[in-house]
Amino acid sequence: MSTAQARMRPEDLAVYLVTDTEQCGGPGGVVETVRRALAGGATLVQLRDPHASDEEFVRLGLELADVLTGSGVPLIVDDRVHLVDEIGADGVHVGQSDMPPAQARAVLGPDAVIGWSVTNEAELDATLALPEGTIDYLGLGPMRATASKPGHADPLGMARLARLARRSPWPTCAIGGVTSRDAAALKASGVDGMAVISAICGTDDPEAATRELTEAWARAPRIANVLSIAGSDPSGGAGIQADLKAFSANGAYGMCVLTALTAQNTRGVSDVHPVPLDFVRAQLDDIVSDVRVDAVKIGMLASAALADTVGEYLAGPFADLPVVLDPVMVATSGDRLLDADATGAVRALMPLADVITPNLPEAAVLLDLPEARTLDDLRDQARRLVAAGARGVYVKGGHLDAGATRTERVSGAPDDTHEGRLATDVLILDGQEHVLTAPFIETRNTHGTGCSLSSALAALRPQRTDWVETARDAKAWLTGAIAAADTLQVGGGHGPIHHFHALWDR
Ligand SMILES: Nc1ncnc2c1ncn2[C@@H]1O[C@H](COP(=O)(O)OP(=O)(O)OP(=O)(O)O)[C@@H](O)[C@H]1O
Ligand SMILES: Cc1ncc(CO)c(N)n1
Ligand SMILES: [Mg+2]
Repeated sequence: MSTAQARMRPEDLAVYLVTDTEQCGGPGGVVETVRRALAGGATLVQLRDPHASDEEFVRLGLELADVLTGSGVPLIVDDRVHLVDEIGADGVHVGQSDMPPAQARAVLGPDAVIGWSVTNEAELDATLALPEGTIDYLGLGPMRATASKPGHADPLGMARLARLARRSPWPTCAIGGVTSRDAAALKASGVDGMAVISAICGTDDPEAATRELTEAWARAPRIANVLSIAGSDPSGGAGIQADLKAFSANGAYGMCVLTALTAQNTRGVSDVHPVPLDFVRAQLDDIVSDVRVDAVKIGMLASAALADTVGEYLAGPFADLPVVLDPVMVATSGDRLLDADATGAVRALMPLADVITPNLPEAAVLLDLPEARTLDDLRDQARRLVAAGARGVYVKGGHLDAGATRTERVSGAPDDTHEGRLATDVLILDGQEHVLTAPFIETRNTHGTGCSLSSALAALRPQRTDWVETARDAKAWLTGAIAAADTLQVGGGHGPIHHFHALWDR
């Protein structure tokens, strides 16, 4: 169907109010809520009341149709295909256990809007096999577990939601526990809008709540602009080259400000040429004066003076952005990338970042302690870094050989379990510890794993609802990139990982 004759425009799904009679305090409350949501900019309204009789449903539907007349906002009814015409609604939303969409189309004819709920890949596959023109939009969910659908466990999360949206030829909206704080992640995931119940019906001021949703949606970028402030690796596996690849592989637009040139390859670093401070400033100022930045990753800082300079920007123009600080000190090859007297300056940046991502040697240097040898050491050092002022800490256990050989649930493993050595990282956020594991991959090609992980974190954060989900998805991606590293043939030392493992079809 061409867009010209589309029955549902993607922009109409932006802020989709689904009513809940109980939460609105009765039918009168529903009508008033819809009136005020309309004033707040709601773009679509669905009457949902699974408990009402048909008579009550029609009465309420007619009132809502009256409220919406002339507003340009369509009215959809939940489930009750047989009442669409009587109410004068624009269409119906059916779920997997309601009337099948093809039957609804046969009943309603070619002009009605039909929305259809899809909760997983298999349901989307089945939907794609429907005759063309059967349905008009998809409701994808649940994004998270909610009270209105208690039986509906297994929330989708952003990564699976994004995959469904990408595969859908129809406009899509996300549903299930959606709030205005999710707007940015949802818009970046590729859905066309947010369907909400509690976020409007469960509030004292539905107009303000709706306005908050519409403004958050309008403000949110479709594609995040992510900035790396880091050094160059001419062999392409680490530094800004890795960062730009990791940004691109994880769906963000990448930018970079160079702090240092290195002469290095997969065998080692032969020279470092720091960029003059004024020129680092010039690069940063040109970004800040022109481009909206949605997240920042910091890598090699080379010197104390450079760290101080970057700190000014973190405290200034980047103060409200997600910031990942990779406290780069030593390359995989063992060569120094940070002056010996600059540790204090990097420490001083810790409170300005949301998450710092030291490897074991870096955590030890930051804490002035011996290097962690066990998982318990690692957890202890992560806690100490928080005590030392870091807001969030992600300690990478890639260098940890704790002989952790056991069966465990693992993010990124095909069957979600794994027997054998694990690559274990520890994340501490808001006082909560999360242990992230993935299968340990036997390969020499791990040059730039740390750069790539911190960049994936920065790229994914604007596309996810919190840091924990971000970290899980970044680690899963990184594990795939390490697993595919041996398909590249770059250099005779520690070769790079395969950033585009999921995109290049071989
Ligand atoms: N062989 C491996 N198999 C699976 N995961 C690994 C492997 N090596 C490292 N990792 C993971 O990669 C991430 C980066 O860890 P690592 O400790 O290697 O960082 P790094 O030393 O900063 O890397 P670099 O400085 O080379 O960029 C962590 O999530 C770690 O668990
Ligand atoms: C430029 C640069 N930054 C970071 C690393 C860390 O591996 C590296 N090897 N080179
Ligand atoms: Mg590193």
